[in-house]
Amino acid sequence: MDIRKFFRSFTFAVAGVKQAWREQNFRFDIFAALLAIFLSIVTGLSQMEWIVVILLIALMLSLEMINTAIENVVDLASPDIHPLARAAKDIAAGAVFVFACASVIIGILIFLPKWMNL
Ligand SMILES: Nc1ncnc2c1ncn2[C@@H]1O[C@H](COP(=O)(O)OP(=O)(O)OP(=O)(O)O)[C@@H](O)[C@H]1O
Repeated sequence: MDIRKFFRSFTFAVAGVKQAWREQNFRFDIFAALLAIFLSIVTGLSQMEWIVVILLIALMLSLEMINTAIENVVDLASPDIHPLARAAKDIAAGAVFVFACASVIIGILIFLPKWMNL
């Protein structure tokens, strides 16, 4: 295994996360993730619930970054207005929306019963 190549890929990946930080939506997701972690600590979750929360956060952030990557590629490939460019961007945004809705529902299923029992 080429360690130097592996390290270079790692640096590119970190640069990608820094690039995503410039997007307002990504910063909002980070804020929401920190809030979810704070609520998880305060509420007291089981190991399995923590695994679910961490998975949801990681998937949400990853999906947001993929959405941004798709937006950038679409802007590069189609700087002019095009129905396919619109469809690509709207579908990518729709994927983020679907996952965000599912995350909220799962969050409610985890937290609400615990808060009701307080
Ligand atoms: N080249 C294009 N052709 C047709 N419609 C487009 C094009 N670019 C953007 N759109 C439409 O405008 C919407 C917003 O696009 P935009 O690139 O501004 O993304 P955004 O959701 O505002 O993300 P961000 O603010 O992170 O850049 C898209 O979802 C799409 O419907």
